[in-house]
Amino acid sequence: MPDELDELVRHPKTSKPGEPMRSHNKSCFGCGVDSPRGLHLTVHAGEGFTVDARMPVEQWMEGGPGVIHGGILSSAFDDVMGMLPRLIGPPGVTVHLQVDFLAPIPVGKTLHIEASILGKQRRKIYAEAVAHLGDPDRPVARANGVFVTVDVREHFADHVENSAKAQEYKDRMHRP
Ligand SMILES: CC(C)(COP(=O)(O)OP(=O)(O)OC[C@H]1O[C@@H](n2cnc3c(N)ncnc32)[C@H](O)[C@@H]1OP(=O)(O)O)[C@@H](O)C(=O)NCCC(=O)NCCS
Ligand SMILES: CCCCCCCCCCCCCCCC(=O)O
Repeated sequence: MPDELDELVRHPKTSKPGEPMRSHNKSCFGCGVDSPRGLHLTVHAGEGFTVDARMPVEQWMEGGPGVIHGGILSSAFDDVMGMLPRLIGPPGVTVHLQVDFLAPIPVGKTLHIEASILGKQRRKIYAEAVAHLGDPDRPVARANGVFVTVDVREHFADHVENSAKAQEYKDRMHRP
């Protein structure tokens, strides 16, 4: 992370501590309520520049026998840290993601993820997260990532047609 960082200011319209964070998109693989095969993460705003999330570790998420697949865990970290930009301004997309796997995560457990903003420089937001199974003193995985804020209309313009919610987005864009 660079030395020279911008001041962090919580956006006045973002979720308040304890309130749910709005999903990236109702069809989002990580947090979308309408995603047919998604992780169904529930994410809440925390104090300061933090969010916390929960995810049931379901049978279909299995990698090694009885434990979560590493790619599913990485996706969960990506999605939860990907909520952080909205605490301070426009949404951001992932440009870098790093995960440390500390202990097996059994199917049937509830995964808890706590994520926080470490710093911001221009459009880059540096984030970290830790996962545990209910005891924050016994982490099972850690991650860090870099997110870059984007103008979503511009960034997704060429792709929104592929969305399951394409019509909804088009209607929203043409609303006065
Ligand atoms: C994010 C994206 C739009 C940025 O492109 P851009 O608008 O042209 O912006 P830049 O390439 O100048 O990057 C912006 C800043 O992020 C930094 N950055 C870009 N990629 C980075 C990476 N992998 N790691 C660290 N920093 C990165 C750049 O160095 C630049 O920093 P600066 O302010 O110090 O100059 C483009 O890289 C992209 O679309 N990536 C794919 C994102 C994605 O699909 N993520 C997965 C789903 S969310
Ligand atoms: C063309 C209009 C688009 C409007 C889109 C609003 C939703 C913005 C969501 C941006 C963040 C996406 C991050 C998803 C998580 C990920 O892939 O890592």
